[in-house]
Amino acid sequence: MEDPCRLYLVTPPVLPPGFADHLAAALDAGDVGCLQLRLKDAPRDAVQRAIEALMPIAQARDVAFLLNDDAALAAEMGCDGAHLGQQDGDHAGARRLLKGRILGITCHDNRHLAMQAGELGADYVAFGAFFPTTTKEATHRAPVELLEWWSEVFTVPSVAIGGITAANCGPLVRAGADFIAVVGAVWNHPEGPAAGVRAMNAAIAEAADGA
Ligand SMILES: Cc1ncc(COP(=O)(O)OP(=O)(O)O)c(N)n1
Ligand SMILES: Cc1nc(C(=O)O)sc1CCOP(=O)(O)O
Ligand SMILES: [Mg+2]
Repeated sequence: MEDPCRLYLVTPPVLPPGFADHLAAALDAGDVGCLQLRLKDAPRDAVQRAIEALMPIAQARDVAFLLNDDAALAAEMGCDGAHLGQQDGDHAGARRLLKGRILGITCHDNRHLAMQAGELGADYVAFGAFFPTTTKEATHRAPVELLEWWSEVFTVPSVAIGGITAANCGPLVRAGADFIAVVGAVWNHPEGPAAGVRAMNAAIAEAADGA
């Protein structure tokens, strides 16, 4: 049997007060495979403090803790890995630095970038944005067929990201995404992040049942 599709949680770009408690509640609400700390534009010491505060919360719950953008800091701080975009430095160097840890690489909507990432030993390839998102200015739009093609041809796991909610994730799960990555669907859920995790888990499970 194939591994089930799982939720991949990305932090808000700026952490609100009391975020550690919200994170614990979210992770206690259901299944989360991975947490990515994504603090855009925060100074290095603020990112270090956030890692120290949040990584134990994730790791205590067996949730892999990845750092966005900075493979060297991820290795130095003992994170479980890093997520790098196409502009985030030397991927091959990062692969060496993160030996035994997780390396994920953004591939937008591009088959060639994904095959390159797979060849250099990425642990997952990320495709997106699948839907309009207000979390960041996404300049690429990925089609669902990309996930189908990738999962039929390659064994490296895929992550789908960008504007994904409980209401629209079904086709991505059925197309073979291994992880569904979200920011807003959890952190902006009207009933709070725990409800957001529950809603995403239920939608992923329902789609997987119908796959
Ligand atoms: C899981 C996941 N996929 C894609 C991205 C985007 O990475 P990148 O293109 O480097 O953009 P920023 O996140 O750095 O703005 C991601 N972070 N996580
Ligand atoms: C961080 C990120 N990367 C994207 C990409 O397309 O590579 S879209 C995105 C934002 C995801 O946030 P939300 O779930 O709120 O849409
Ligand atoms: Mg980046």
